[in-house]
Amino acid sequence: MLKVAVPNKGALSESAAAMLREAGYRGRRESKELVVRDTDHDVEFFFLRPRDIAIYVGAGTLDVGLTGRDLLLDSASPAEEVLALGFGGSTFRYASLPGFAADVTELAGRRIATSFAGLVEADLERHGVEASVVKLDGAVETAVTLGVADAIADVVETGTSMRNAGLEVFGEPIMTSEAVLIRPAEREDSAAVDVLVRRLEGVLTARHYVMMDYDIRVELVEQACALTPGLESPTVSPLHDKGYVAVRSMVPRKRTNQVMDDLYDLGARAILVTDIAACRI
Ligand SMILES: Nc1ncnc2c1ncn2[C@@H]1O[C@H](COP(=O)(O)OP(=O)(O)OP(=O)(O)O)[C@@H](O)[C@H]1O
Ligand SMILES: O=P(O)(O)OC[C@H]1O[C@H](OP(=O)(O)OP(=O)(O)O)[C@H](O)[C@@H]1O
Ligand SMILES: [Mg+2]
Repeated sequence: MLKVAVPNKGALSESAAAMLREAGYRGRRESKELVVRDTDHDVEFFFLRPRDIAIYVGAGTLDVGLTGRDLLLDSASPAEEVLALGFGGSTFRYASLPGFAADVTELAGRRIATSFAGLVEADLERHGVEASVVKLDGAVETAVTLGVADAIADVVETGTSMRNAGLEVFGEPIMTSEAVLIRPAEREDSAAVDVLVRRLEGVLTARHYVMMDYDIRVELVEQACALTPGLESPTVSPLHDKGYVAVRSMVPRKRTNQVMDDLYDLGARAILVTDIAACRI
């Protein structure tokens, strides 16, 4: 049975559960369930703290896990990224009171509070900066106001937590993170892992693309196909009226309205857009 680690709470847990549900797997019936067996698919889901997931997967006791890229790197566990999952996007950044510093080199001899000590220590070493790292569990933004640190390094999504604490980010982002599927380093994937990866890729594709159909005059079909090239090539079907063809193509969801406007200007009509419920590419 394939053993999969899933965040039990925190910023990634709801989106991770939603993605697995969309991929056809059984979810938790209530939030206190720690293990869910999906016997139909021969998969067992272990609901764990997001920070611990890379440890279990790196140790090889679980086959794969969903966690944050930042947590994976912070743990230094022997696990590696298989697939980026397109949610839980954030950057990891230094911040302090306005005007305190312009970049990491100015942190020499200072105290930096964080709950990602591994990431921060590696970044300081990369820049040849000697500073002390104050390890905290969370709500790190308050550390400067309370005087336990001169600066912090933390997850930034909207920037609201930083702003509320009166802090400003400085320097280049230490890293860019999102939720990722991980597996033990240097382990050959099994057929069961391949199926899970294909299912998750199917969810990503279904989320990122829409299906677009339209009718266009035969002499304009090449120009229309250039606007809607699809993943491989659009489907072009004859219509009863020989002067027209019907075209069907996948279009990036974000570009839907722009592509419809461009097609309309070109002369396409009966332009229809539908959601893709599921797919295997
Ligand atoms: N506001 C956010 N937006 C996007 N991703 C976030 C956000 N906060 C945290 N994350 C990501 O979620 C992952 C785990 O963080 P999370 O805050 O859920 O764990 P935690 O701090 O251990 O748990 P908790 O905050 O519930 O105590 C990390 O990969 C982090 O980048
Ligand atoms: O830029 P923002 O949109 O404000 O999001 C970033 C904040 O979200 C997370 O906090 P969380 O709620 O997980 O609390 P924690 O710091 O105690 O983990 C993270 O640690 C930041 O504090
Ligand atoms: Mg948190």
